[in-house]
Amino acid sequence: MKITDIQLGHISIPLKKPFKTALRTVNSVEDVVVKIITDTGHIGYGEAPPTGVITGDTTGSIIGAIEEPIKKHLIGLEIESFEEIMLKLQKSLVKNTSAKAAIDIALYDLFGQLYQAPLYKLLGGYRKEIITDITISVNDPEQMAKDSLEAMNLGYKTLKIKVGKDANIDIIRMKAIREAVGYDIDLRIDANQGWKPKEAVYFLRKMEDAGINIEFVEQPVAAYDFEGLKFVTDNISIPVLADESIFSPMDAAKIIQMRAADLINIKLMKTGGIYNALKICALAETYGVECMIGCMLESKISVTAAVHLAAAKSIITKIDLDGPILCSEDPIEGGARFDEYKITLSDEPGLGFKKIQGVVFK
Ligand SMILES: C[C@H](N)C(=O)N[C@@H](CCC(=O)O)C(=O)O
Ligand SMILES: [Mg+2]
Repeated sequence: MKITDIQLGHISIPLKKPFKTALRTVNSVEDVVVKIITDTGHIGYGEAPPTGVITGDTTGSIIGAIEEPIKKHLIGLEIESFEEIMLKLQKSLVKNTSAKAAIDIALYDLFGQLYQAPLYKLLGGYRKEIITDITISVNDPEQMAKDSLEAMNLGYKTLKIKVGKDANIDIIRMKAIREAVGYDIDLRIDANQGWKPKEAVYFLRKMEDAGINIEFVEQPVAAYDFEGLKFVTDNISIPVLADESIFSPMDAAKIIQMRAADLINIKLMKTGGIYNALKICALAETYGVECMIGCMLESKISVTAAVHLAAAKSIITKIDLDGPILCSEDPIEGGARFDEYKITLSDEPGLGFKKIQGVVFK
């Protein structure tokens, strides 16, 4: 199975509601889609979102990275020589993790098809069904309480609450949400780097004292501020999860060795795909640090790859793969099946895609 061509397309899907975090507001998924074609007629699909505020990647940079260095390094290679392909992909240029992830995902799709097995089984086959949280965008407290109740009524047991815009109001937001949903729902919060270390400790302690009961806090401080992250971890009893601070396996090793966070958020768009995500899983497992798997604003193509990884690995104990659920439509036939919070994999080979509607590949 030899790679003969790599083509690109664009997927555009309006969201059900605007997605709002401390970093940005978005109304639709606007992602680059990758199609890798082989001489056997097999096709692998991947996807990359331009999440510039987190990864630094834009639509233009993703397309440029793939059309120039990546394509040149991969055409003509055999999927059988998987390790060689992965090394060439990762070494074709530095950074550009979203472009690498889209290609890595399409290659793993082909890898599964080559051996006629669903990817999650080839990677470990731990389970075939997982349960995701759903994100509540940062808004005024009344709106967030209403959105949380709506999610609870759809059956979600875990809500990921976006905060980090103004710590004084964040407390009011969290009180309003806890009051609305009661204590049978787990609340995890994501500040998306919005607080300063001392501010984070002050307000998180206030939330603890108010009995809001928070499962964990995600990325309270700036991505680069490992010391600040450690300061928060050392000074509150709520577990701290590192998201934007960890892109590479090296970042993960550093955060773990510093004890700067209690938990790690793996996202394929930060690691550059499954190949490096597996290294983070191995590191985390070695040190007994549980992982969450997350996503950006992604459709079902790349999120299906994340579902396969999560289904394969027991160290991934927390799931934030709500990208496709936030979308108002699903133009992808096949892949993971989303029934609100329940995500199930089929036993189709690779990632199991059948058809991607409305995307023109060139
Ligand atoms: C969509 C997911 N639940 C999420 O919140 N992901 C990110 C932000 C993604 C984005 O801005 O596209 C996160 O910070 O965890
Ligand atoms: Mg996050």
